[in-house]
Amino acid sequence: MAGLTEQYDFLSRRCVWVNGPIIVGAGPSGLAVAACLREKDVPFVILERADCIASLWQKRTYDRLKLHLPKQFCQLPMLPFPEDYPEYPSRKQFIDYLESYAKHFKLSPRFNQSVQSAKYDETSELWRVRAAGACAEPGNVSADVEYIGRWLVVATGENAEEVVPELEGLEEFGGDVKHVCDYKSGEAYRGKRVLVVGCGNSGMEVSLDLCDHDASPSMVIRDSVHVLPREVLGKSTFELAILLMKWLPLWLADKILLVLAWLVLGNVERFGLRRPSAGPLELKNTQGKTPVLDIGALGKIRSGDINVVPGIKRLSPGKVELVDGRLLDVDSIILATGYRSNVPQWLQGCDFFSKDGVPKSPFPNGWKGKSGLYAVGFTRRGLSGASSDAVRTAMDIGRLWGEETNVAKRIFACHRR
Ligand SMILES: Cc1cc2nc3c(=O)[nH]c(=O)nc-3n(C[C@H](O)[C@H](O)[C@H](O)COP(=O)(O)OP(=O)(O)OC[C@H]3O[C@@H](n4cnc5c(N)ncnc54)[C@H](O)[C@@H]3O)c2cc1C
Ligand SMILES: NC(=O)C1=CN([C@@H]2O[C@H](COP(=O)(O)OP(=O)(O)OC[C@H]3O[C@@H](n4cnc5c(N)ncnc54)[C@H](OP(=O)(O)O)[C@@H]3O)[C@@H](O)[C@H]2O)C=CC1
Ligand SMILES: O=C(O)C(=O)Cc1c[nH]c2ccccc12
Repeated sequence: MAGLTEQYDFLSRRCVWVNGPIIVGAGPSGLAVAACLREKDVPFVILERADCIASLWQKRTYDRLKLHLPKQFCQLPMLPFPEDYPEYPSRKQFIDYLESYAKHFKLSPRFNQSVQSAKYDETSELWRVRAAGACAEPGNVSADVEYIGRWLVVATGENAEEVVPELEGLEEFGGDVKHVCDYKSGEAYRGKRVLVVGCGNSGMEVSLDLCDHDASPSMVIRDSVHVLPREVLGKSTFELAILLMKWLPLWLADKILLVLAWLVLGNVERFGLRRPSAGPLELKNTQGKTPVLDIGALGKIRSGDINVVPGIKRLSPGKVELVDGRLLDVDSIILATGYRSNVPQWLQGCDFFSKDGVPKSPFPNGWKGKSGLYAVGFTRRGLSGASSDAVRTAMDIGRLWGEETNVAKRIFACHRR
């Protein structure tokens, strides 16, 4: 039940009428909403710029990555993880799960379809979504395709593009510089002095991985950071946080988490890990900053294997000058400086998303816009937030779809009489 009709316009561009929602992105969010729509017999199309599902997980994450939240918070709707999966599935296990999820619900995204623009046409009350193919087709036909449909589901994620900061002197540095999305393992860095810029979950784990491969990482903490233990007395800190937030005001939940963190980790400030004045949950809610869940980097900071350094002033050939005036010799730089949404680059004429590419309405109201627009996976609540958006979105579209098909059935019945 593809629900697609293809035609060519006068510029030989392919136009595809989609009888159902157009979903942009085949990551966990796009797959989850598609699976929920499949259950309701609503046809759809999924457009994906890469040549595979879950491209963030398959192509832009490092080898040793594991989910950092327990598995029950990371599974998608209607199909749990296999029972023999560990509490924190590996990257490979998560990808296998997503592949089997797509297979189970018979989801076949259109790959190599990078959405360049999407616009609501007030006159026809339809979305026009233009996608560029990866390669031009033989003959005169343009590789661009225009998809036209009643509903648009944005599922391109909070991590669609890497953030690359402007660092003075970067061109003169001369050594190898890459974003963490291109980092696979510390193997390539054996014996090297590596500057890791950023101290989020990526910066911490990459620094740990570098230590495990006999490299010498220096990790830049330009400001402050909340590090929490991944577990407290065998219970996941994330689960504990959810429990606390259910019964207590946010500030109190934060206070309790910080006391527990202090009991498990001790005073981390003496190692250069200054805590922000706002609590970890408050910061996650207001700025989307995920606290670091420690899986071993802290031990390496304590032992001095990871050298914590302040902000960067400028780079010069083979060297970095820090804001405190120190000069370090460095062979390579890894930018663990975060990610951003790309929605502002392609979604036009709509004020539902902020300039940062996330819905302006906070959770749980950011999933539905006007004129058949939906956003799945922009809650700053990881995979569990994506699942909750997917279920709501599919319910809503399923209801509208049901109403439309009922009208069509009545017209058909009336015509036959
Ligand atoms: C290293 C890392 C580890 C993480 N670990 C966890 C974790 O343990 N637990 C957790 O809950 N969350 C985690 N997250 C958060 C992460 O956002 C989710 O795991 C999840 O990947 C979100 O799914 P998504 O489908 O919304 O976005 P994505 O996985 O980013 O998928 C979006 C898809 O859209 C495609 N796309 C983007 N732009 C376009 C376009 N213009 N046209 C067509 N296709 C497009 C992309 O190619 C991609 O395949 C992690 C994130 C990172 C970066
Ligand atoms: N499952 C897992 O184990 C993992 C999960 N993740 C998730 O992926 C998402 C992205 O994480 P991550 O890649 O760490 O990105 P984050 O956005 O969480 O962190 C970016 C870091 O880069 C720093 N930074 C940015 N620009 C500069 C600069 N110019 N100079 C110095 N520092 C800079 C930020 O500092 P500042 O705070 O001062 O802005 C911050 O410490 C998060 O949600 C995270 O939880 C990531 C890795 C592993
Ligand atoms: O891993 C991520 O990026 C997430 O967003 C998961 C997440 C949601 N809320 C949190 C609070 C603490 C640590 C991780 C998360």
